[in-house]
Amino acid sequence: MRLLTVLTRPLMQGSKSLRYVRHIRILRETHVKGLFNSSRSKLATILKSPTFKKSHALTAGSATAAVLGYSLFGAEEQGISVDEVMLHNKPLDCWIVLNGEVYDVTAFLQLHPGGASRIMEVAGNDATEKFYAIHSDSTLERMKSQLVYIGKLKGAFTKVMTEDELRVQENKAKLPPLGWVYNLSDFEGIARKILPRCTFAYFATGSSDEFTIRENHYAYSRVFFRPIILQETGYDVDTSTTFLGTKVDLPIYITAFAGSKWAHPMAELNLQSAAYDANVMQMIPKQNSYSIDEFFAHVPEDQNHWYQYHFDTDEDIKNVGTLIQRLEQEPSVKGLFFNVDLPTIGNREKDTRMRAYNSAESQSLSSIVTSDRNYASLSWKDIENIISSTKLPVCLKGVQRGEDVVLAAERGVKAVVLSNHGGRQLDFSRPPLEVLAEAQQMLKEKNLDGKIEIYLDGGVRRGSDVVKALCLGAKGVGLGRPFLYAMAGYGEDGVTHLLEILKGEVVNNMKLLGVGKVEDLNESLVDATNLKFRNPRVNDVLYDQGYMPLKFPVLEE
Ligand code: HEM
Ligand SMILES: Cc1cc2nc3c(=O)[nH]c(=O)nc-3n(C[C@H](O)[C@H](O)[C@H](O)COP(=O)(O)O)c2cc1C
Repeated sequence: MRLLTVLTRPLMQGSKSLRYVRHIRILRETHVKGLFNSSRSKLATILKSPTFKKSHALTAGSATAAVLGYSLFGAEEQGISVDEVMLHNKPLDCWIVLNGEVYDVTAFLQLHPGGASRIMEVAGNDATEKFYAIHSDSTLERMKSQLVYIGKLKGAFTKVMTEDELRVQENKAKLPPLGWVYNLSDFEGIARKILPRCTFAYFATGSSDEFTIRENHYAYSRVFFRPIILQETGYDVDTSTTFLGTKVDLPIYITAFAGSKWAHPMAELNLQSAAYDANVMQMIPKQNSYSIDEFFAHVPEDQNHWYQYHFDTDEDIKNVGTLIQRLEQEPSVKGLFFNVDLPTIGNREKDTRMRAYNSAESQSLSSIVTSDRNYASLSWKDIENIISSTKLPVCLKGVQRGEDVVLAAERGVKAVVLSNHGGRQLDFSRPPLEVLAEAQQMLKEKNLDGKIEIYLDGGVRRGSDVVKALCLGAKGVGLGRPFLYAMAGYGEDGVTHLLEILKGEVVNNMKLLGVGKVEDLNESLVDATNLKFRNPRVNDVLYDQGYMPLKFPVLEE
């Protein structure tokens, strides 16, 4: 990745040119091939070793004692055997191998931002493949001080292909051509077949009984259009608009999500490149597969980005100035979006259960699997401090009631995203489309409409959903999972195809509605009388087929 960064940086200085975009693609392809080749020779992981016996496991062992023990036996020189590593597979005694080096991560387990259970999946094992499948190349170097180095691995773990990996390999060989993908749900259907089960469950999961994730989508089916006739709008529908003063060619944006690298090795760079070509806003996630420096080395000056950030700890709140100063140096960054929906993590049962099935040890670790991870305690005062510290527009992601939109507008917040994190946080949070109607009403009552821009995300799968949200007063609409699914199958081409489908649908809907410009979309064009009537549930054929139902535990064999 570093090589790629150095090679492409000079190309990024100039303005948009097809020549350099193509050049970057070639470099990226070369890089991906190299990545796969080196992975094949380097990575060796055994998930279910026949030699593994639970009785071998040490019950406890402090990292210091372990280091001492190994230096006494001279293991540093000779290396640590695979059998030895496999003994340290418990929460209180956990070793993993990364790039042929053995680390004691017992103390780090509870500090891991991705939760202890993720590391327990590879406890006593070679974690290299799983580690680089999600983390940036620089993560290990940055975090090394928090791990205890034990020594070099002697020998290698044997790679055994699981039944799921075989399924994925077979299905990938049968990937349909992009031309067969007509809508966003098609991408989801394909992704389900070609992603490892755990990855798909991580993307698809909502929280608890998943009422919110389903309602996010169904809310759109409770709003119907009221087309206007004989408008002489012509056929040149203009889908461009402005987001916080920045011109974009579509009223949608790619929202922020973790896990892109699980979908595709080029991860967020697929999104960045396709978004640039289509002049669509991309919200860069804090949980980026690339460090800030790595990512922005690929970004042309005339691209448009928002940056999403959540505070893991109170310390992060104190240090936010450093982050802001860094982001202010990037001409593409046009807004900062801070999460206000993460006091703790939602109960993402579908994801947790799927991972538990894939990790023999985690089945007995309920307290660790059901993570009780708390984030920083953020307040309105912190938001006000941030606003006064930067010229960039400060915005909130994860607002869920009209009253809070009013408070945000009164405090100088420039935009809010009405969002329940795609149904991954509090189950029974209301669909953002409902909150939008409420917020608009409350802002009007306080004469604050126009003081703040309202965006929303969650469940948007059709151009008609976008148009409905805009009619009800949203400035723009974010999509998450569809981008993950599109890049899982087809990388950057999938993302581009997705944007083309959405644009086509928005244009088609606007023409049929009798509207030629985004700013002419308004409340009179929809019938939202039933928006709040959540029952009876509609029958949405494509969505219902894509939805991954919740399951009971399977019986032990
Ligand atoms: C010693 C090894 C590890 C270290 C030092 C580490 C470090 C980190 C750090 C710093 C983050 C925050 C995001 C970032 O800056 O990249 C993170 C997030 C994450 N890690 Fe790890 N990690 C390790 C092992 C693993 C393994 C083996 C897995 C999976 C099998 C994993 C899965 C994740 C996930 C899923 C997240 C995202 C969490 C979220 O979405 O909130 N990590 N890790
Ligand atoms: C796999 C996944 C990871 C996500 N990670 C983040 C994140 O790190 N930060 C964040 O603010 N939102 C995150 N989100 C929420 C999205 O930003 C967005 O609110 C949600 O995906 C919208 O719903 P949709 O997927 O139905 O479009 C994540 C969503 C998914 C599906």
